[in-house]
Amino acid sequence: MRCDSVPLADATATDALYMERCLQLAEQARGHTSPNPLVGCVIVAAQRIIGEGFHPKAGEPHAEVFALRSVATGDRPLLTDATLYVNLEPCNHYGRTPPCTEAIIAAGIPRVVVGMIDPDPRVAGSGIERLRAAGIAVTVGVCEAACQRLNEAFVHRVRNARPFGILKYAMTLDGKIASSAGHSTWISGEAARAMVHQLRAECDAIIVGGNTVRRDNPHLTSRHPHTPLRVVMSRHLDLPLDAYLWQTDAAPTLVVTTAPADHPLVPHLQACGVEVVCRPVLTPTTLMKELYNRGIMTVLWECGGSLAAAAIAEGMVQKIWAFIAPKIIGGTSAPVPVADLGLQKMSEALCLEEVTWQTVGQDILVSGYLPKSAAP
Ligand SMILES: Nc1nc(O)c(N)c(N[C@@H]2O[C@H](COP(=O)(O)O)[C@@H](O)[C@H]2O)n1
Ligand SMILES: [Zn+2]
Repeated sequence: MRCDSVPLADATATDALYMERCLQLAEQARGHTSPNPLVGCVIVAAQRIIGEGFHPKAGEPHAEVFALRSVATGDRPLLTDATLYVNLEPCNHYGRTPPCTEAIIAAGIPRVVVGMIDPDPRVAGSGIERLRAAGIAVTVGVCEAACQRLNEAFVHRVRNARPFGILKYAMTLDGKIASSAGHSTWISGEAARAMVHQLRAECDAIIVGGNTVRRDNPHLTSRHPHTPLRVVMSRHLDLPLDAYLWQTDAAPTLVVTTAPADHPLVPHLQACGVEVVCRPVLTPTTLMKELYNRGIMTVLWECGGSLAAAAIAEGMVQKIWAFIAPKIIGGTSAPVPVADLGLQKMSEALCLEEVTWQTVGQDILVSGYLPKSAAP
């Protein structure tokens, strides 16, 4: 990860390099920390790294504690002349773990370099204040943009009390996600599919609608060790008895519905190990709230066009991953990735921000962020 840091008056020439190492360390836990952030920490003294660590999982010690623990006994006297680098402000509260500020102060570290302020209201600048009150020199904002980007899902979840939503789809060059007959395997090539499996491993949940289960009968698994929760949003519970989702226990599965709890499919799904939740109202917003309450941080929408349009309209999608395959299927009734958004003029189109594109095998991946103003 490269970070182009804005020059700061109190930063040294090497601060950005060590912050980049923090980002690399933090990245190792991607997909495993929810609802906690990705955090890496490096301790430097005598122009060398004497300790480093990252936060592996919620409930485990924070990155700073792992880094402090990793300092060899022979290097411990160097701590009183060391700089501690961390991409997120050290915490200052008793959560699942004690405050890192106390551990840093107790170690006698004289300087701390922080990538970004923690948006968690339990911290929100108080960690930096506590360190400064203890006489520690604190530099804030080294590689800030890269630090914010690394924890975009954590920041979004804390600020908005809902998970970060990514809409992923694969479409043909003429903008179709299936043929008019509903056939959709495979639009993109193997390289793109491998990338999707990686993306799934980095998310906490994948959402599909009942239509996708009926038409595509997906597995929604990942080739990687971490497999996200598979979530089916089905108002009427008109789902097939023999869908792959309930036949394999490769990943936990949750069905959320407005059907009554005594619907005949409920005991069948439960016998297959599927959790069924019946709610009076079911929209992308209520579902995301439900997932937020379960500690979920990043959600992948792998749904059809109608649900995608509803999720976008309700502000439940922040980022788009669109794979475009160099194929043409045609067909006026062939489904499209996003159904009606009620927009009439091209000037009303949602223009993605920070757009990037890359070739993936024979396909092109275009990704970007929906404008924040698009959310209600
Ligand atoms: N600076 C820092 N380093 C880490 O490694 C972290 N995991 C955090 N997390 C902050 O603390 C909150 C979680 O606290 P518990 O793990 O429950 O004790 C999290 O919301 C962040 O604010 N910070
Ligand atoms: Zn902490």
